[in-house]
Amino acid sequence: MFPVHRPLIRWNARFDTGHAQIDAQHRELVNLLNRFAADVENTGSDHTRLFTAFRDALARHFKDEEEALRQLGIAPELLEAHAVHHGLSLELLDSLGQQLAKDPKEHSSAVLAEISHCMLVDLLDEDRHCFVVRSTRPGEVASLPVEPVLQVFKRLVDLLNEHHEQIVRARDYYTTLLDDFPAPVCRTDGSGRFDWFNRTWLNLTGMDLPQAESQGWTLALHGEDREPFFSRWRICFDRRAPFVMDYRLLDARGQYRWIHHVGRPFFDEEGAESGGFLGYISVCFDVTERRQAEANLRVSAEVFEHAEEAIMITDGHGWIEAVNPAFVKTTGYGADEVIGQSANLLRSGLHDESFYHGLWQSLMDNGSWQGEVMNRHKSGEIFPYWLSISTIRNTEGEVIRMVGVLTEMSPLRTSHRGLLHLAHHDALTDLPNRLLFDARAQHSLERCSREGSRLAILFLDLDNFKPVNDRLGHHAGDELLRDVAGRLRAALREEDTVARFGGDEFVILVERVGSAEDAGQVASKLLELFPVAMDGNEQRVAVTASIGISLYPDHGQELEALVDAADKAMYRAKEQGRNCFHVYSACL
Ligand SMILES: Nc1nc2c(ncn2[C@@H]2O[C@H](COP(=O)(O)OP(=O)(O)OP(=O)(O)O)[C@@H](O)[C@H]2O)c(=O)[nH]1
Repeated sequence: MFPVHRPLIRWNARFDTGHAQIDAQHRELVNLLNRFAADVENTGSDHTRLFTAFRDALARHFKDEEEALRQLGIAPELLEAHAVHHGLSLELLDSLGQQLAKDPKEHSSAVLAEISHCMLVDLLDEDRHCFVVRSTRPGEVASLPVEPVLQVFKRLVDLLNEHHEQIVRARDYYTTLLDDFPAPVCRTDGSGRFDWFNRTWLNLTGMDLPQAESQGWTLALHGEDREPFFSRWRICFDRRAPFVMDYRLLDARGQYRWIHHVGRPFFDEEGAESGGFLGYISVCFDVTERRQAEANLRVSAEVFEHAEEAIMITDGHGWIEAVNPAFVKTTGYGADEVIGQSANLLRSGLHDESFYHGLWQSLMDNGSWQGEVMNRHKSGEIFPYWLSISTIRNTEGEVIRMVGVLTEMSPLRTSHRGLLHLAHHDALTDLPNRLLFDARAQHSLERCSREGSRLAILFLDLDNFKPVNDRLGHHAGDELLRDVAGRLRAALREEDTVARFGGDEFVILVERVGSAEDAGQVASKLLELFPVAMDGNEQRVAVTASIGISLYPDHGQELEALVDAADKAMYRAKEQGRNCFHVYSACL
């Protein structure tokens, strides 16, 4: 490569024709050529502009030169030949100019070579011949500037060699790149004949190039996939359309692999519009594992959907991500109610923290846990289940999923379930009894403590219930208690718990209470359910209720303290004349 500051053609006195105008124009043309050469050399961005300047100056020069020659009295046929030569030179330059405009970098060296040749041979030499040789005396020979011309040609040859080397290097680079490309790649020619396969493709199939070439490789196609492959290939090939095909291909070990084959047509520089179709280049992806995984997934999805066992999938922290229809049936919760919730939602409150700690420890140590567990149905009822939990870990060993399978207990267990229900419910009203109330309330208190929210406990005692028994009989009293239970249950939200503690005492757990006023509003609503009247033995007795309210965390942290506070407040309501509510305060 020659240095940038050195002009491609240095003006030489021997270039002089002795014609002032012609020499001035030659100098300008040499100067423009040198600037163009420097821009090419420096991979500048001014190729097109400098080339156009050269071409325009040359056209002007040709015109002036023809006029000068005419004045010199040159023979008309020689003048004509000169003009034709000029025209051809300009035509050549215009076609070079078009190539340059398309891709200046690609064509600049070739253009430079052409116009250098034109400059040195057609202009400097030819013109000198016209103006100098014609004016020399017989026997005097004008000498050509051989040395500078040779130097320029040497530089041009170096330049061309260097470009050739770059092209060879680029070809080797892309061939290696495609050969070692991690996916199988193949190519067809314009007739659709497969004429090249990269090394990865050959390694996959165990074929060599001659075996694979043409349609030889299709012998490795699975019998069932051959016809669909060819018909699709024909359709796409006829339309010169891109194709995507999936088929099984016999690999080097004699096993079929699922191939996802993606191909694109490619065209010459003129492009698709001018019909310059050259063939297809295509890449194959081995998707065997993915297809197997998808098939396994479909089986798993079927099992998940149709299993009789309730299945729950959580993330690594126990947040529910998916449940199956059996889960919905077993627990009473709809999928949309539990997805995104903690699996703790199912806790009955009957197991202490050490039970869950042991479960968690086993999951972390052994990857699984199984055992009997008491879970709470959406209705609030508690049922025994056999629970199996397995963990799924990622490649780093982190638990990313947990799969819990809940199996309802055997018939023996089912009768146990009945007993369990009895143990947790009041036989007269079927409301939760104190045991179940305590379990739920404990659960709610833990949640409130976590969330920093509030709950209220309403202690409701009927006023003047004793006369009902006394006047109408115990049976009527029972009936009234059941009636009150039903009314209370219907008036409250499903998430609230109404329990009967015994006698005419009902205790209500009101979840998510914002303030004492909110709790007061609930109490007022309940008081509106009264008086509940009973008729019997030609007598009519009506009862009202008194309600005491305590709030977590305002009036206590522990359940016992809160129930006690609500009880005290209820007595204050009785003292205040009954049929009203009172909110606990420390002075009680
Ligand atoms: N029918 C019926 N009565 C019950 C039951 N359990 C308790 N009792 C009666 O309920 C009454 C409750 O007594 P109190 O609360 O002191 O009577 P009260 O008339 O409501 O008095 P105040 O609460 O002061 O208004 C007693 O007479 C109990 O015998 C039951 O299961 N069925």
